[in-house]
Amino acid sequence: MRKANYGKFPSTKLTGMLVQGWDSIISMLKEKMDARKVLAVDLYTGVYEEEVLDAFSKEFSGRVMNVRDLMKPEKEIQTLTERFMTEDVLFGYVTNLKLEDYLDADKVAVARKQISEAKETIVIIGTGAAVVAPQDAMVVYADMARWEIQQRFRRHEVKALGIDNRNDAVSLQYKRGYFNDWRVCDRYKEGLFDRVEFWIDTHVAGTPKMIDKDTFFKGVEATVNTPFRVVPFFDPAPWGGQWMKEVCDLDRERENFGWCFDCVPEENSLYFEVNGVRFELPSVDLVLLKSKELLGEPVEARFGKDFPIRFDFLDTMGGGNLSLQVHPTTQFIRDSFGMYYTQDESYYMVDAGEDAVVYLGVKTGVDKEAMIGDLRKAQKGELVFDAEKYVNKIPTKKHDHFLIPGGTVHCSGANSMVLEISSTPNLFTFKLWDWQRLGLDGKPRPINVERGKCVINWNRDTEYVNEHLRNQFKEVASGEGWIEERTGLHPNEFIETRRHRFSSPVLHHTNDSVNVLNLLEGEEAVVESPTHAFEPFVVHYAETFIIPAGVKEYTIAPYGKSAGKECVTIKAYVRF
Ligand SMILES: O=P(O)(O)OC[C@H]1O[C@@H](O)[C@@H](O)[C@@H](O)[C@@H]1O
Repeated sequence: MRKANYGKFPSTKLTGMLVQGWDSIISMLKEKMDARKVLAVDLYTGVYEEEVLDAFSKEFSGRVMNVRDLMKPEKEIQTLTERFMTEDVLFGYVTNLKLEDYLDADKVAVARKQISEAKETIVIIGTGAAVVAPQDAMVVYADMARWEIQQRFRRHEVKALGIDNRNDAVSLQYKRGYFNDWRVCDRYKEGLFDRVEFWIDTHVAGTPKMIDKDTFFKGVEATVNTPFRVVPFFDPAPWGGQWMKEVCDLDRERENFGWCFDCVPEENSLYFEVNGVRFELPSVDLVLLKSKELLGEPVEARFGKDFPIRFDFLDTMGGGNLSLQVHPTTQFIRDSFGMYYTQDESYYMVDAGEDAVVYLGVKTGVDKEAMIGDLRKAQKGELVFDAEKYVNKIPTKKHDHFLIPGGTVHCSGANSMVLEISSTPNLFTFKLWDWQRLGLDGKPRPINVERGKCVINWNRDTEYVNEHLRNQFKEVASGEGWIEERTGLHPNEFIETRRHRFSSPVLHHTNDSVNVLNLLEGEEAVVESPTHAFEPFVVHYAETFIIPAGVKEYTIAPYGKSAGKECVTIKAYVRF
């Protein structure tokens, strides 16, 4: 059996300033404040606020202000955010609120007066601390990746921005984060990058680490000028499988793993390994700070500071079918949820069992009303939906690639290992039928037949699927020891995908777009700069890696155990 070599802890290595533990952090801050009187400890939502408040209260007893106490009453904040939260259990509407909208002007005025009259150091802690503090205050920031926040939601541990919603269902906490709080916090953080003098990592409770501004920016520069990987995260699913346990060397005791997110920069982390110590930060910081260099100018012009390409794994080996589902069209996602681009997808089969299938598109001539009628009845438990009567069930094998533009009914079946190469949104799944199965919480998962009905494209039928959505491979270039094929995506989708089979080095160009790749065959490959602009970067089987647009030229060659053997990569970039 092959030994797993998948790297779970990729990092950017650098030297710089790093201290660990609250005592060392606080004594360093005291020293660096010099004569300044105010310390603002700003927090991303999801940080364990009590831990930070306790740590600073020990040293600055009676002189710590909590920003939560300066916010509007919870009821008012509920009203303020109501139209973005909506009544739906899963979906809200993208907020346009700013952090300042949360603060109570009178309370802030009183606090500022207290601060200006204080004789001793005052410490302001919480999201918005830097707004309350005077301009000459020392600002430090405790950041938090969305993936870790989601873990804390599941344990009902952290409050939302301005309200205590810890007892809410996890999906509601997530909804508030996704549609409101994270957007408010990202916008606010963007304005603080220049002001923050120290960054604190509190991703692991009780073991805080702090780096200074120079080290932070050194890490950011180092990462954006070289191939890099974000920190992958793995999650169980009702349909989850067993493949990743072996290939990615995961906890064998867990029942299954369904998901691996290994390129969703808005949710993943980055590791800076500073003097050998791992410092964690949200990878979205890189997107916010270096959008042009990372995404490429034309991509940034279209998507702003949004990283538009998502790679993730869906493992159903020994598991079940995903829900039969459909994703919204652009107009629908815009009108209903305020998202400006939609969840277009594709499934690349990294591996497939003998009986693997993909459900894709409706059968030609299908009776729409009958299908929707049956889905409605199935939702009420009145019948078992006969998917094969209405939807194409396509046998699949390793290295097939299916294109799934919004509006196409689809799902991967059991015993498949899918690499999803998709646009970034990933929440907007309208489940039509969930095979009489319960979610991980033991409850039926929300079904959205009525929304699905509005977006299903009935022209995506058997012929259409065969002609346009299934294995659209076309050789586009070749050379000594390599072949390049175009594999998609569909013209409605903005992502282009290219597969390379190679036993010798292949020269790639980023062509002004971020490139995202995965090593689909081969134990190891090395990414190098023809001009030695970055250090050789070794990738392993099944790892996803990102090449910033600014890198421009790079080569990929079989390496180590794979030297001289054929390797396969798939590459995605924005088409324009
Ligand atoms: O929604 P379930 O059944 O968990 O399916 C898993 C996932 O399938 C993929 O194709 C994506 O569309 C995801 O957004 C979706 O959530």
